[in-house]
Amino acid sequence: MAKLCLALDLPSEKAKEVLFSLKGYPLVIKVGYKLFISHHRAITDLVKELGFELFLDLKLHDIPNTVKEGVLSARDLGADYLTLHILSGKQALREAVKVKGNTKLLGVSVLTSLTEEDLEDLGFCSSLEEEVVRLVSLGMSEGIDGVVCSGLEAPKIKDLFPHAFVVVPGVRFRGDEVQDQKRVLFLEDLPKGVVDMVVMGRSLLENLRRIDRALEILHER
Ligand SMILES: O=c1ccn([C@@H]2O[C@H](COP(=O)(O)O)[C@@H](O)[C@H]2O)c(=O)[nH]1
Repeated sequence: MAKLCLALDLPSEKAKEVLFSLKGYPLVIKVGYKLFISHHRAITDLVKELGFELFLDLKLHDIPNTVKEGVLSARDLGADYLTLHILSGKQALREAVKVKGNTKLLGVSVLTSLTEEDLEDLGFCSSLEEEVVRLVSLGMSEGIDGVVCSGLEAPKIKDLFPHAFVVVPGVRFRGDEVQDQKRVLFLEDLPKGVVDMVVMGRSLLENLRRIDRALEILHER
């Protein structure tokens, strides 16, 4: 069964309230810019103390030494998962892998908010799927643990890289607003045996009772 990750993109007081209310749920909690930049250890320690797995979504994108130092700091915080951009390049990925310890490194391929047209604007020449495959191939050959891609590319990625831990954000319940996400997977259409972790933020945060429904759907697969 795929894990369910809650993207805790909330102000700190609300985030703490949500964490306490979800104690005991089998969830991975994703801490991103909104909370981490202002509250760092206060929030990551609480996630761990309450027994959740900690996903630090900092999408490191920098020179090799800076990425390495970032990975070391995330490891000190007890991060179970950490994101970094595969576009940081081979050497940065290599340095990150050397020091990752028990932290799973997840390489971001192409953000789920981007389209083919966006990639063209950025000067990429291949198709979006080709770009995702190329980046994932590079990341996996450098020894990262898994990748972040959309649900549209996930079946291909799992097929080509069966050992990759495949993480899919941009997930909604059928009928929900997709907001700024462009390559969206509806949870009800989740393919079997392809995705290792589903990331959902706003669709769950608008009503926490929807977490039960998400877990039920994941159980059925
Ligand atoms: O390609 C990516 C990488 C990361 N994210 C993050 O996932 C959540 C999605 O939130 P929703 O509210 O469910 O849209 C958010 O924290 C992003 O930073 C992503 O969406 N796409």
